[in-house]
Amino acid sequence: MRLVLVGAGGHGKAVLDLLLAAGDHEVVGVLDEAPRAPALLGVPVLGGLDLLARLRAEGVALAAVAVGDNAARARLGGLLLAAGYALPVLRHPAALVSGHATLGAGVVAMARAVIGPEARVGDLALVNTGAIVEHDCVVGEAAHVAPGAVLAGGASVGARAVIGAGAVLRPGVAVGESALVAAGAAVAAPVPAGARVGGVPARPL
Ligand SMILES: CC(=O)SCCNC(=O)CCNC(=O)[C@H](O)C(C)(C)COP(=O)(O)OP(=O)(O)OC[C@H]1O[C@@H](n2cnc3c(N)ncnc32)[C@H](O)[C@@H]1OP(=O)(O)O
Repeated sequence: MRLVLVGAGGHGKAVLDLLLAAGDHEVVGVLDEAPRAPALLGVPVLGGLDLLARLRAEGVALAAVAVGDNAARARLGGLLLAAGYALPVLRHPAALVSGHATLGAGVVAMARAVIGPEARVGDLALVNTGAIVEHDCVVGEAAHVAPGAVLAGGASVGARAVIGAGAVLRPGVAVGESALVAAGAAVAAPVPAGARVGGVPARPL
């Protein structure tokens, strides 16, 4: 089915690469309010979000939000749903997703991401390259598990939280909404909503 991609930055490039590798959708173009180039990986950058209504009227029914900032991704996802688009789950062909995991609308699982059985990943969450979301984990809406991060079994990540690259959450530990775990941290204790922690073991930054 035809799909429009929103976001022509670095994350847009990564999501477009996933779409081209998967081959499940025909990408009609990329939208961006401040495009840096006329095309992304050979796909035309058509213009800004004002084109959403026209594309929908032309029968484009699917959209993907490819913006790395969690709050912006959540906002844009709402805007796309309101404009009548559906947000498919996007799985790189080299992602390993359990048939017993639950993925919300617009979830992106990049190459080498692993999502285990009975894990639940909320709408618009991003499980980035090589990240591991083990069995029974919960990843909140529009959260980001960055490249190489590991969520051990039963850990949870609140909505819009960021788990930085290479960080590790111990089994069952909870990270609150909009919290930030720095790259390379080892999280051994719960992280309150909105907190910023880093280091081994992770402490407030
Ligand atoms: C495909 C992709 O690339 S997806 C991108 C994924 N993104 C990430 O994983 C990035 C996660 N971000 C980080 O880890 C960042 O370093 C942050 C958010 C923790 C800090 O960034 P900033 O707010 O810019 O802070 P800044 O770099 O100025 O550092 C502030 C202090 O924190 C320390 N600090 C920075 N990063 C870390 C870290 N990962 N672990 C421990 N301490 C850190 C710095 O050494 C500095 O300490 P000092 O004040 O004693 O000198």
